[in-house]
Order: sequence, then C-alpha cells, then structure tokens
Amino acid sequence: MRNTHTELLNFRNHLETKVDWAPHLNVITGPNGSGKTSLIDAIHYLCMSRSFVSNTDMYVVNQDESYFMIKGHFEGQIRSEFDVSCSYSRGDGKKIFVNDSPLERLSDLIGMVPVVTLTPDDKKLTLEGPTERRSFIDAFISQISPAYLRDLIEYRRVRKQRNSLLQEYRGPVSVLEAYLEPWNVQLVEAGARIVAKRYEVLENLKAYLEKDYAMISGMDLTTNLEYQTFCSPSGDVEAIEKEYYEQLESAQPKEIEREITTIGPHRDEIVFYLDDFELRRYGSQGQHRLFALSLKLAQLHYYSDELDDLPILMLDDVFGDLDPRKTEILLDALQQHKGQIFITSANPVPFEDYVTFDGTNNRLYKVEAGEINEVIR
Ligand SMILES: Nc1ncnc2c1ncn2[C@@H]1O[C@H](COP(=O)(O)OP(=O)(O)OP(=O)(O)O)[C@@H](O)[C@H]1O
Repeated sequence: MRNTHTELLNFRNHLETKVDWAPHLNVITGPNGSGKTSLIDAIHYLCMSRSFVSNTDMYVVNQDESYFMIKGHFEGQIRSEFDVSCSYSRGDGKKIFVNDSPLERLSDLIGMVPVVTLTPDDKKLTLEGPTERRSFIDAFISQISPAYLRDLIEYRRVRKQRNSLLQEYRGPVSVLEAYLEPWNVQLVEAGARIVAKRYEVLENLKAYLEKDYAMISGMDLTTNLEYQTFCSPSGDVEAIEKEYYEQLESAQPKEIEREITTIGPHRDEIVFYLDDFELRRYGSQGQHRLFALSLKLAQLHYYSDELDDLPILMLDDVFGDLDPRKTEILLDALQQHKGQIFITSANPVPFEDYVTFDGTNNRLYKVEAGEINEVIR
C-alpha cells in the first residue's frame, strides 16, 4: 500500500501543503519545528484516524484557524486506488471519508492502510507501565484483524456498563448479581476471544523479535516475551471462557465491594526479556531503545508476511538516537523493505551514502516553516 499524494490544510504549521510522494523511500529533512513530523502525522491520520504525536485533535488545528482537513490518495494490491480524507473542527468533531463516502465509525478505517511507526517515544513501550504495551498490541492486532477490533470495542463497552452498574446500583446484592449476569456473559465472550488472539499473535511475534533484535543489535542476546493474563493463556477460546467465568464468579463479591471490574484482559501485561533478565527492571537505556526498535521492525516484518499489501513504514526522528553502525544496519534493513517508507530527520544523516535519490523511487525533501520542496540533485 502506498500514499501517492497528500494535502494538508490548517494542519499545525501547514496552512496549505500539497505533496506527491515517491513509491519507495521519502526522506524529509529540515530544521527543528519546520513541520516534518506533521507531514507524516497527517498520513498517519489517514491510516489510523488519529495522530501518533498528539492525543488531542484540537491541538492539531492551526492555532489561527477553526478546522483542519487532510486528503490522501492511496494505491495498493487489494484496493487498487482510493482516496481518504479526514476533517476536524471543534463543532463537528472528526469525520473520515473514503472516496467521498463518510465512514459510519472511525474504527472502520483501521486496517485499510496498514502502517508501522518508529519514533523515539517507542522506548516507553518497554520502560513504562503495562498500558503502553496493551495499546501497542491492540493497535498491532487491530490493523490485521477487524474481528479483534470489534471484540475490543465490545469489551470496552460491556466493561463500562458493568462498572456503571457496580458503581450506581444501591439495592440488594442478590438483585445486583442478577443484573450483572448478562454483562458477565458478554464480558467473558469478548474477553476470551481477545486473550486467545493476543496469545496467538504474541507467540508468533517471538521469532520475528528474536531475528530483528539480533540484526539491529549485532549481539547474540536472546529476546523473549511472556504474555501474562488472568488465566493460563492459550488459543483455546472455550477453555479461557470457562476459566474466566470461574474467576469472575469468585471475584464478584470483592468487585461489588470495590465497585469495579477487576478480572479481564484490560489488566494484561507483556513482560520482555533479554536472555533471562527482565528488560523493564534491568535493561540499560540502549537496550530499551534497541528492543523497542526491534519490536517495531518485528511488527513490520510480521505484517509483510501476513498481509497482501505491504504496510507503510514511518520513521520519525529515529536516527538521532543511533550510532553510525546502527544507522548503517537500519538503512540496510530499510532497503530490504519493498513497501513505502517515510523518514524524517533534523540531523545530518548520510542517507546519500546508502540511497540514490533518483526523483522517482526515492525522493529527498526539505521542509522550511511549513513549506515542502523536493531536493533535486
Ligand atoms: N496548532 C498549531 N498551530 C500552529 N503551529 C503549530 C501547532 N502545533 C504545533 N505547531 C508548530 O508546528 C511546527 C511543526 O512541528 P513538527 O513536529 O511537525 O516539526 P518537526 O520539523 O518535525 O520538528 P522536530 O524536528 O523538532 O521534531 C512546530 O514549529 C510547532 O511549534
């Protein structure tokens, strides 16, 4: 899948930007704050319906304007050509159109254009709390499995309803238990499918991670990951349902007391290991950085094997953190990826030692104060 053309209107410091992209490598250079990340963030909006930088759409609207609009043209194997646009204003909220037809739900966009992003923030994945890892695995699987995304949305809805009931009901416990029962059934059904799918994908991911860590680090430390959930994880949905039910039943008196759902995949954890030490506890800064980078490369390679269309790859300011040898290894690995790649860099990276910017397959751009121009050699 590739994005051939993007238009940005009132998107951060891009008041009106139009750009044609190369089918393989697009390197975007320019000083700090010139608007490089915003260009690829706009494409990210067209893939995932949200920014990978900001959690709040409102802050993305140019501060002197009241709305933003992004349009993109995509080409791929499965859907040969289509347009996606995304608009946001405080009054109307966010709207996504595919070929000028509005999408009923923003989530319908996920998976249409698979994307993998590498950013310096990725080290949060291994350094910070379990929420980071759950978000990573959820976004990872949602892009390749619409059924998983539906289960996630359903699970969140049911958990919210169940929590409201636990918090608001003030009658006899036996009546509350009867009210909870239908929510328990739905929670267990969606939750068990989520656990089974996370287990399946994480099991498969191990081999990719191992290979990519060895490639990028050049070291022979073995990587591993452990999926920790409330039950013994497996791909057997029925067995998980059974265990889930039993645990929910025994936890329910406590949940009624605490007024919150405590058992389920919303509390899952993924523990990463290098050899047999736990990365989060004992990893050095460099090991965290390389592990997170390997996780994202593993995602890229997993998608490339799994999907008919190659994902779009975005690297935002990643090279600043890498030494010359790692830069070389990463650029070599990127050459192997046949899909479209976007790289932003404020630092002088010797891209030209590795890539020929022919103006067709590979293009070099310079951004200055929200204006982008191709650099012609
Ligand atoms: N809502 C907004 N309205 C106008 N300008 C904004 C808004 N939000 C951010 N900016 C500015 O837009 C510019 C674009 O930021 P962006 O992150 O795209 O730049 P960058 O070239 O990637 O920077 P860096 O190299 O520092 O990462 C910044 O100068 C920022 O201050």
